[in-house]
Amino acid sequence: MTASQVNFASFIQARDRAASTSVVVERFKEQAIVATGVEMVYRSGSQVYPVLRGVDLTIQQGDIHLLMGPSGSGKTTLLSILAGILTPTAGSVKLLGQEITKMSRAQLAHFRLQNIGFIFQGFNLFPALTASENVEVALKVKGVRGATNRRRMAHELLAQVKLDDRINHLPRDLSGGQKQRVAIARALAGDPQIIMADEPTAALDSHSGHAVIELLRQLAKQSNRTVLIVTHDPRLIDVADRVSTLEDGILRQ
Ligand SMILES: Nc1ncnc2c1ncn2[C@@H]1O[C@H](COP(=O)(O)OP(=O)(O)OP(=O)(O)O)[C@@H](O)[C@H]1O
Repeated sequence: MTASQVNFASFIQARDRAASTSVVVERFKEQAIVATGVEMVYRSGSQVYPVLRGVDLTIQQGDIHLLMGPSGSGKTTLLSILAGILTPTAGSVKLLGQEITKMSRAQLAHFRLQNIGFIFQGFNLFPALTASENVEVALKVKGVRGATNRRRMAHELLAQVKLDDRINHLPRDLSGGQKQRVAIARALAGDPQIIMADEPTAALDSHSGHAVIELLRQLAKQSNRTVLIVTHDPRLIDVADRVSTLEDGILRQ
C-alpha cells in the first residue's frame, strides 16, 4: 500500500469506529427504561397473587410517560420494580442501558442514588426541616460535599421550582403545591436522568396540580430527562408523550 492508501484506510477505520460508537450512544440515549417480560407474584401463606403478567415497556429518553390503570392494577408495583425497589418474580429491567435486575443490592442502591429522583403523592418531606434543609439532606445523601456548597445548590434547585422566596419555610407553612415543588427540587438533587413520580398531583387542588404538571413537563423537555408518572389524573395526559395502561396485569402502550 502507498502512504496515501494507508492514510485513507486508517481514515475509513476511524470513521467506522466513530460511527459504531455513535450508534451505541444513540441507542443508549434513546431507551431510558426497558422492561422485558416482567412478572410479579405476591405470596401470602399458601395464597398466590399474580399482579404483573409479562410486562414489556420501553420508554425513550426525554419522554414523559404516564402509567395509568384502575386501582389495584399493579401500577405502584411496576413503578417499584422499574426503580429497583422491588425485585420482580421474572423478567428484566434496564435503566440507561444497565440491567438493574442483575445488580447487587449495593450496586443498585448506588445506581438509584446517581440516576433516579423520586416524587411521592404525600411529599415525604422532613417536617422539622426547612425547604432548603430538605433539599440539602438529599444532596448530602447523594455525596455532595461541603455544607455551604449544598446550601447554595439547594437554593438554586428551589429557584428552579420557583420557591426562592420560601427557602427557610417549614413544610407546615407551605401549601400543598409548594410542598410538592420542594419534593421536586429534592428529586432533582444530584441531577438524575430519570424522575419517577407516584401520583404527584393526587393531593393537590386544580391550580397547584397544573403548576406541578407544567413543572414536570419543563423538567423533562429542558434537560432531556425521562419522567415516568403513575397517575389517575387525566389532566396529565395533555403533557405526556406516551400513556400506558395496566389492566389485569397486562400493559397496553
Ligand atoms: N406486599 C404485598 N403483598 C401482597 N399483595 C400486595 C402487596 N403489595 C400490593 N399488593 C396487591 O397487589 C395489587 C396491586 O397493588 P398496587 O399498589 O401495585 O396497585 P396500584 O395500581 O398502584 O393501585 P392504586 O391505584 O390503588 O394505588 C393489589 O391488589 C394489592 O393489594
